[in-house]
Amino acid sequence: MASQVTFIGAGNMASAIIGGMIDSGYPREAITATAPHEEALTSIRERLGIHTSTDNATAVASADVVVLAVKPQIMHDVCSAMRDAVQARKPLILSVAAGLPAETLETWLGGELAVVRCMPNTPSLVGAGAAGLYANPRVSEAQRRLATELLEAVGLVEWVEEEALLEAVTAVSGSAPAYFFLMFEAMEEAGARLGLPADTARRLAMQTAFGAARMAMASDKTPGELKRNVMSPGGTTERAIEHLEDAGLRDIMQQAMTACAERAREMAAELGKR
Ligand SMILES: NC(=O)C1=CN([C@@H]2O[C@H](COP(=O)(O)OP(=O)(O)OC[C@H]3O[C@@H](n4cnc5c(N)ncnc54)[C@H](OP(=O)(O)O)[C@@H]3O)[C@@H](O)[C@H]2O)C=CC1
Ligand SMILES: O=C(O)[C@@H]1CCC=N1
Repeated sequence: MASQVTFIGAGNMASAIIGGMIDSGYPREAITATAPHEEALTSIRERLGIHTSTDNATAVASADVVVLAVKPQIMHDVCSAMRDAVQARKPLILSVAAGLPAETLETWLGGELAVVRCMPNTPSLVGAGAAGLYANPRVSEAQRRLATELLEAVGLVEWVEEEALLEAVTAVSGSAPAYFFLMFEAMEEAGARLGLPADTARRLAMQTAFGAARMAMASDKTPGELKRNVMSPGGTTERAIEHLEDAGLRDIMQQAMTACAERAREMAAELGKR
């Protein structure tokens, strides 16, 4: 029988994962989602055909997995209020909340719990996410497989063996959709200055990013080799790449991603203080 999965929170992240689970054949009757107001739940219940509840403690009472999908700022209060119900059942805790350390969540929920912490990203909303997962030592192999199954429903899953590496995951994939969106903005602006209608430039830039990602994922060649294949000697691409290299693009990425990982570390310290 399928594991009973209760989502605490029924917003963007929870709906994305639930939608992906259902699309990949997970039984709807084994899924419950909670939120404070019935109105929001009615729509998700009608759309996805899952169970819903406004009572977190009751919803976790029969859960094998509890997915924490509320905002990090309210997590302390949410965890404290369902602590007894969680301790009575000791389900696997799977948190998608940015920044909150596994040990902090375990403590807020009363201790001695198997906790998987996940750093997802927004393309999960269209089934093309990338997530880094960390398991605390209490997580069993079967629970790891289950967490993998749930997150693979919305994209790629990569496990890290040290929790601190989730800060690097934040820099490489959690925050990274925004780097590409910035690149789209810049390419649209540059394309428009070169005379294209802005929306034409935008569509061309996005399709090219999509194609480049698909091609790189399907190819045995390294990104460097694929890049060189586009660069005819003395041609247009070579000129553009020279500009990007001379302007220090690699250094800029290094600095931006280091700053991102440092901020993830600071946020973990701030959020874990309560
Ligand atoms: N959005 C994203 O792409 C990403 C999100 N995350 C993480 O995912 C988590 C959820 O984010 P996201 O889905 O975007 O947020 P949303 O605001 O979309 O969803 C939060 C959900 O929690 C519900 N909620 C609020 N209070 C309670 C409560 N006391 N008990 C149960 N449910 C409650 C909200 O209900 P209501 O709306 O009625 O208040 C809402 O359904 C966050 O911790 C975030 O850090 C991580 C990476 C990317
Ligand atoms: O910007 C943030 O803090 C969150 C974490 C990863 C993506 N968004």
